[in-house]
Amino acid sequence: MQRLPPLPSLQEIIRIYGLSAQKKLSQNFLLDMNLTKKIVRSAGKLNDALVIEVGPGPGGITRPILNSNTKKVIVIEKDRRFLPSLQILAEASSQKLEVVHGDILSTDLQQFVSPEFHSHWQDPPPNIHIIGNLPFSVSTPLIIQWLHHMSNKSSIWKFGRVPLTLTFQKEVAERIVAPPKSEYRCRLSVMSQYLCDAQLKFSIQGKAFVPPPKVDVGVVHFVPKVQPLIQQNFTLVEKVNRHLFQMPNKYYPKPLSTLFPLDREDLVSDMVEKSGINVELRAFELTIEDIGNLCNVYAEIVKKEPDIFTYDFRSKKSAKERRKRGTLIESLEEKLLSNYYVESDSENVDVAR
Ligand SMILES: C[S@@+](CC[C@H](N)C(=O)[O-])C[C@H]1O[C@@H](n2cnc3c(N)ncnc32)[C@H](O)[C@@H]1O
Repeated sequence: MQRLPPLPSLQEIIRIYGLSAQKKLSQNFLLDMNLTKKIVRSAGKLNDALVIEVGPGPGGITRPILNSNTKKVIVIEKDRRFLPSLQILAEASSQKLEVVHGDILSTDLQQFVSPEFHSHWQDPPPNIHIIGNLPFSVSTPLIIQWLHHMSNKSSIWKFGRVPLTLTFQKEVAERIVAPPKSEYRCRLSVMSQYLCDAQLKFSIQGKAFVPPPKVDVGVVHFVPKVQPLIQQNFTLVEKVNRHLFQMPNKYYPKPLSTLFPLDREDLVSDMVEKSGINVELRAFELTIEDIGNLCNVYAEIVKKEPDIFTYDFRSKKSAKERRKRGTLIESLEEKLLSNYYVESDSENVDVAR
C-alpha cells in the first residue's frame, strides 16, 4: 500500500505559505488529523477508488484520502493560494493527486471520470467518491444542484450512483436527515430523502476548526437510491415542497393552496381528495409517500392545465390578496434556506446561486 512520505505538518504548511483563513471564503480549517481521518472513513472503503475532494484548502482531508489506497484523487480548490501546497502533496503522492483550480459550483464532475470507473444505475455504487468540507454557503446550494443532477442521472451520476460525504452546518445536517414529525423536517429533508439514503455520520464541534465557526458541523453521507421515492421531475417536486414547507406547522391544504390562483380552490380540494391524505396532517408530518401522492396529483393537474405550473403566488396582485388571507407566512426554515433555492420554475434552471 502506497503511503505519503513524511511531510511538514498542516500547521507548518499554513505558516510556510502564509495561508491565513479568508473570511470572505468562509475558510475554517480542520487541522486535527483524527477528525479528518474520521471524515474520510465515513465515506466507506476507498481501495482503488477515484476520489474527488471539493475545497481541499491546506489538505487536511486530502492526506488521509491519499493514504487510503485510493487509485486517483482529484481536488478542486477555488483559492489559488492553496495550489502550491497542494502541489507538494501531488508530488509526494507520485502524481496520484491531480490539483484543479476552479469553482465547484460551475465544475462538471463527469470530466474527471475515466471509463474504468463507469457503472450502471441499478448496480452497486461505482468506486467513485465525492468528499468535501466546504463553506456552509457553498455546501447547501451544491447539494441541491447535485440532487438535481442525481434525479436526471446527469453529470457524474451518468456513471452510476456516486455517493457523497459532505459537511454542513449541524442544523442543516439535522434537517437533511429529519424524519416526518421532527422539528427539523423541511423541504431539504424531503428533497434529500426521496432521492438518497442520507445518514448523519457524526458531528464536530465548531471549536475543532481554525478559526472556529460559531456553529457545530455535521458530516452527512448520501447514497443515491436506485428508485427515487417520488416519480416526478425534480422541479415539480421542489415546487410542491417549497409551497408545503412555507408553513410547515399548518394543516397541509393551507400551504398547498398557494400553488393555485385564489379562484381555483377547486384544485386544492381535488388534490386533497385524490391524494386521500388526512386533512388534519401538518406539512411537517407528511411522509415522503404522502408528498409523492400530492406531487402525482399536481402533475396530473398541470398536464391538463399547463398554466397552473407558472402561477406565482408572490406576484404583486396575488401576494396582496394572500397576505390578507394569511397564506403568506415566512417560516424560519424559509429564512434559513431561501437563499439556496431558485424562485423560478423553469426546468433548466441552475439551482445554485
Ligand atoms: C471550510 S474550508 C475547509 C478546508 C479543508 N477542506 C479543511 O477541512 O480544512 C473550505 C475550502 O473550500 C474552498 N472553497 C470555497 N468555495 C469554493 C468553491 N466554490 N469551489 C471550490 N473550493 C471552494 C475554500 O477556499 C477553502 O479552502
